[in-house]
Amino acid sequence: MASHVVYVPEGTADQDDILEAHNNEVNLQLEGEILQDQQRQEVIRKRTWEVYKDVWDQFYNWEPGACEQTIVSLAAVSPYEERHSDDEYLFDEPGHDSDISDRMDVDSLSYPSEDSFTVRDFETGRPETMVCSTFKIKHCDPYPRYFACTPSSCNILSTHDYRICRFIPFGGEPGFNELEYIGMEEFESFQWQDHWRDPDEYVIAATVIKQLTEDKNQDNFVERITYEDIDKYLPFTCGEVLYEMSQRDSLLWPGSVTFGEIADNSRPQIQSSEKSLFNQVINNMQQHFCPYIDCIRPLCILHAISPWEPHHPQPSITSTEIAEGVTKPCGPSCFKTKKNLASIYLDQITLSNQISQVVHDTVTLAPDGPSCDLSVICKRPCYEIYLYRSKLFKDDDILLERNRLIPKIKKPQKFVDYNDEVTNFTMKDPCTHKGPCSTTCPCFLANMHCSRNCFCKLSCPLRPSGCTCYKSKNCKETIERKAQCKCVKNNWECDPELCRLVVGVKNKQQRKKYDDPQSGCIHGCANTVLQKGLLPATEVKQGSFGLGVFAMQKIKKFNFLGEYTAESFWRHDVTHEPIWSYTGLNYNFGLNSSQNLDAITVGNVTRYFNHSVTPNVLANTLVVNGEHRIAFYAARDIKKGEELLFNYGDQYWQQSH
Ligand SMILES: C[S@@+](CC[C@H](N)C(=O)[O-])C[C@H]1O[C@@H](n2cnc3c(N)ncnc32)[C@H](O)[C@@H]1O
Repeated sequence: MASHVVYVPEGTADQDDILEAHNNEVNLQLEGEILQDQQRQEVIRKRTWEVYKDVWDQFYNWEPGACEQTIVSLAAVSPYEERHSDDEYLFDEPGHDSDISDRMDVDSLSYPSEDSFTVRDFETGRPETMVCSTFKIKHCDPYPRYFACTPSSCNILSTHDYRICRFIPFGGEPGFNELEYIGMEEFESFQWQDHWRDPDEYVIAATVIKQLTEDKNQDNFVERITYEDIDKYLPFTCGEVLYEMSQRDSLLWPGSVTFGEIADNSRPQIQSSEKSLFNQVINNMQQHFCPYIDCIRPLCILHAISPWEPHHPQPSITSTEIAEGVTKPCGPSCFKTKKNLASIYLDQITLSNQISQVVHDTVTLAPDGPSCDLSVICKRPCYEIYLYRSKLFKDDDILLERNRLIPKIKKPQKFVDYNDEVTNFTMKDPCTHKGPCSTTCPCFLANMHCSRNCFCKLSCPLRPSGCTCYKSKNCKETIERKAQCKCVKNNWECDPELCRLVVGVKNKQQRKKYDDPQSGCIHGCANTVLQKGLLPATEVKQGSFGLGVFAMQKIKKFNFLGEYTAESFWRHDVTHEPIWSYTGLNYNFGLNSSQNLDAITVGNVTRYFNHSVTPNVLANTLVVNGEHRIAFYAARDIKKGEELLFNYGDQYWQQSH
């Protein structure tokens, strides 16, 4: 509420009266506002419970009948139904030799051959015969119990509360001390006692959220029921429901909502002048994906930036520069072939409204995109795209913006996101302010570089300057020069935007010659392997110390072998110690000062690399796009069939044994 300043001349006799009257007025206004808020809250409280009760009733009216129907529809039709009624079987006389093979002639009736079986299509009701192939395999030992791990191509943030025991590994197994496990981990409760929720409850809650946030029948002064309102009055939180819905296929019922529908409501709707459907769809979709460029998973919880506004890119190169970059016309309608392009005015080109909207949307979404490529997306001639782009983004404006003075950062900055600073590293969200980045930027205040995920400009003073290894024209030379590369020295993976190496070899034919997918050396850059994720063939089998990883092909020195992906914990003191001492296996890996990786339940083949003091594998923690990731490389040339081994370090053995 705005405060009022009342000017009362000194020495006025009525000074006290005026002040008192003013205070009364302010108090009255305050009381009015409080009352109005209380009334609003009361309306919301009643409304939320009304809808909750209503949806609950509707769901439980529908459920018994629906379940019954499902069960009936799943029942297989017995081939004997025509010959015998249930009663006939039930009332077989005792001692009567009812030949069971009569009723269960499986081979001749339901199974046309040994290697096939019949399934009934749930939707069409038609039976279908599935043929299965039989493979004879050699004897293989199963994984020990509890050691099947969830495969993952990236780190996953552990969201569970470490004070809650989710399950007891090896529970009931002789030799495993459950009490020690529970005692050492200091759990405060068991998940199955405290936090179990019937999955139907989530379906009901999601429907309630949708109905309430879209409620058209609200009292006028209750503008819109928000997630905060719902959290306050109903026995669930919207965040929890949203998360659960994103993790499972929820039940479809007549009142049901899809995850997409409630997720749409959870994000701020972007106020955009771009009202076209194309733009709206892109905006809505964008908000569900992680803004980290190397991640872009839906509702990512590792990076957990929520909510975030989609990035609206600005042009950074002039149309003249775009033209200079195209050496070969893309076809007869390429702008490069049009000599007198300047005299073709856009207005003379006939575009229907719908098409011009598509061209507009595409050009604004990818302002620096080559016209030749955008023309394929828009299905319009290339010169039209080029002309439209030149008209929309004037070269002079782009140059002006480019030369705009960016605030100088005076304080010498010691960034903590380099590898040798890992002990000080704390993960942070990318800055998302409108910019430009200066001493008030959250990245600067956290002593960290801006990354590509921040969406700031390439000229941002907080972005690291990339390497300039582009002069190195071939793969071999590049790998040899790795030690000289500024990014490599600082344990940064090259940023394709900042490091010129990737575009160093311009000629496509030449690039192909230097590509070596196995070394991750595409277009000459050998320092983007984690981002590219190219792996040699390996297999997991019984090794020298339990399961191990073996090369299935020759691997060259320095080739990328994989990323150590696992569950990521914020606490440094994740122990799982009773499990280590029972199984003798420990998958714990310190990533930096604030994060620990533990591949005990989530990981990939790299979790099976065994230890050796004469390793053929090297591990390196790299900064990729503002976050730490662990990469494995071949320490030397590796022969086909060799086991991959790396040195865990002394600390590992002190910690685990
Ligand atoms: C990251 S796991 C490696 C995969 C493990 N062999 C498996 O079967 O899952 C690390 C564990 O493997 C075992 N291990 C690996 N290298 C070893 C070595 N050189 N000597 C003894 N045990 C080793 C230890 O039990 C260690 O805690």
